[in-house]
Amino acid sequence: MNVSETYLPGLKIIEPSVIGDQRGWFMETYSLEKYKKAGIDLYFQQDNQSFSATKGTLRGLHYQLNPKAQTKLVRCTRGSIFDVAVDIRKESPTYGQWYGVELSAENKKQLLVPKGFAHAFMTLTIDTEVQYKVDEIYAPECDRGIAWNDPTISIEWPINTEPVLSEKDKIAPLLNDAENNFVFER
Ligand SMILES: Cc1cn([C@H]2C[C@H](O)[C@@H](COP(=O)(O)OP(=O)(O)O[C@H]3O[C@H](C)C(=O)[C@H](O)[C@H]3O)O2)c(=O)[nH]c1=O
Repeated sequence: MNVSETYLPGLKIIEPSVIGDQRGWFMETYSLEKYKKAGIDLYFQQDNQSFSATKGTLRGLHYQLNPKAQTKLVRCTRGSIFDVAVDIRKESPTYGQWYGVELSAENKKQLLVPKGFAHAFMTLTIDTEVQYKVDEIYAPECDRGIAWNDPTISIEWPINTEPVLSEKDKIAPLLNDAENNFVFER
């Protein structure tokens, strides 16, 4: 397993070890002990999975407010996505900065999105499935969004056509206007 840092503190890329043989391959997609040894000491409480039929579907930017802020361990198990995290920790030197990476069933990469980040992905294929672990359960009352096309964040999405969005994501506020902007209390 390989864990690498990104230019946003705490945001990591995990590449599990893949064991191939004449039948195909096997990999451990998560291990409490091995991830703890790699510095990822978390207790995940919920597994999520979403399916998006159309290429160019965009889910997010989403986050949960404290006390239900979530760390997410994201992977794509069918097709491919452009996965994005935005640092929304007000005191962070990288506040408002974004990072994007392609996660796919083929590259098997995982993105660890810490508390204090907003998260979104755009599908790059049809029939895309995303699976992710969260360390806090879903709390609708703490669920918040930021506009996917916020000009102050200026994410360079890989598909320029209008994305397929949920009604909620169509009306998400800008980072500067987001009610209760996430304040990450240590
Ligand atoms: C997140 C969540 C949602 N739901 C229900 C609420 C709605 O009735 C339905 C769809 O929810 P939503 O439109 O928020 O789903 P996505 O647009 O895929 O949002 C998710 O994808 C982006 C990329 C994220 O980072 C978040 O983890 C998450 O918000 O599932 C649940 O029952 N439990 C949950 O944990």
